[in-house]
Amino acid sequence: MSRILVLVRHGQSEWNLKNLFTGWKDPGLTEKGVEEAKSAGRKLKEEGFVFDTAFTSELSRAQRTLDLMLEELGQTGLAITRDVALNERDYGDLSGLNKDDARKKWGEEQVHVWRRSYDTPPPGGESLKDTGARVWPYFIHDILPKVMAGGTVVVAAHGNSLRALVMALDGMTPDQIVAEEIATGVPILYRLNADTTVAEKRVLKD
Ligand SMILES: O=C(O)[C@H](O)COP(=O)(O)O
Repeated sequence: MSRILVLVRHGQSEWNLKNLFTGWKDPGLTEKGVEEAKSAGRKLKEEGFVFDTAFTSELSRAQRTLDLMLEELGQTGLAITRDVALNERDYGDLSGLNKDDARKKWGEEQVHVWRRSYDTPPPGGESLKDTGARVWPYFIHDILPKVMAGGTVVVAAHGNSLRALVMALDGMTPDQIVAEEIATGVPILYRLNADTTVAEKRVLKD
C-alpha cells in the first residue's frame, strides 16, 4: 500500500519571468522552466517513483511540466487526466498586469492581501477560498480515491491551486496559509495513512 501523492508546481513560465499576474492566461514555459521540469522528473526517478496515474490542469505550462517529468521518468504512456478544477487561481482584472506596477498603483499591502490571503479575492478574480472550493471537491472525488487505492499519483498544477491542496492536507488555518509559498518545479511528496491523514511529507529541494 503506497498511498503516495506528489504535487509539482509547473516550471517557470514566460509570464513568471516577466513578473506578470497570470491566472488563467496560458503562457508557455521558459528555458529555465523546461529545465526545472526535467530536474523534477530526474529527482523523482532517483527516488524510484513509478506513477500509476497523473493529473494536471487545462493550462499548458502545467501540462508541459508533467510531460517533461514523465519523459525523464520513462513513463510517457501514463494515463493523464486534465481538469479545469486544477487551474491556477483566476486573477481576474489583475491578469496580464505587472506585479510591481500593481504594487505602485494599489500599495504593497493590498497586493500582498490579494496574492496570499485566504478570503480576499483580487478584483474580478478568485480568492484562495474560491480556488479551494473547486480544487478540494475535485481532489476528494477524483484524485484521493486513486491514492487511497494504494496508488502513486502525481499532480502537476499551479502555485495557488496547490496552496489550496497543501492547506487542506497540512491542516493549515487561514492565517498559516498566508506564509505558504510553492516553488516552481520542486516536488512535494505526501504519504497518506489509511485514514487519509498525512504519514509523511517531504519537499524534494536541490
Ligand atoms: O498566476 C500567477 O501570476 C502565478 O502563477 C502565481 O502568482 P502568485 O505568486 O501571485 O500567487
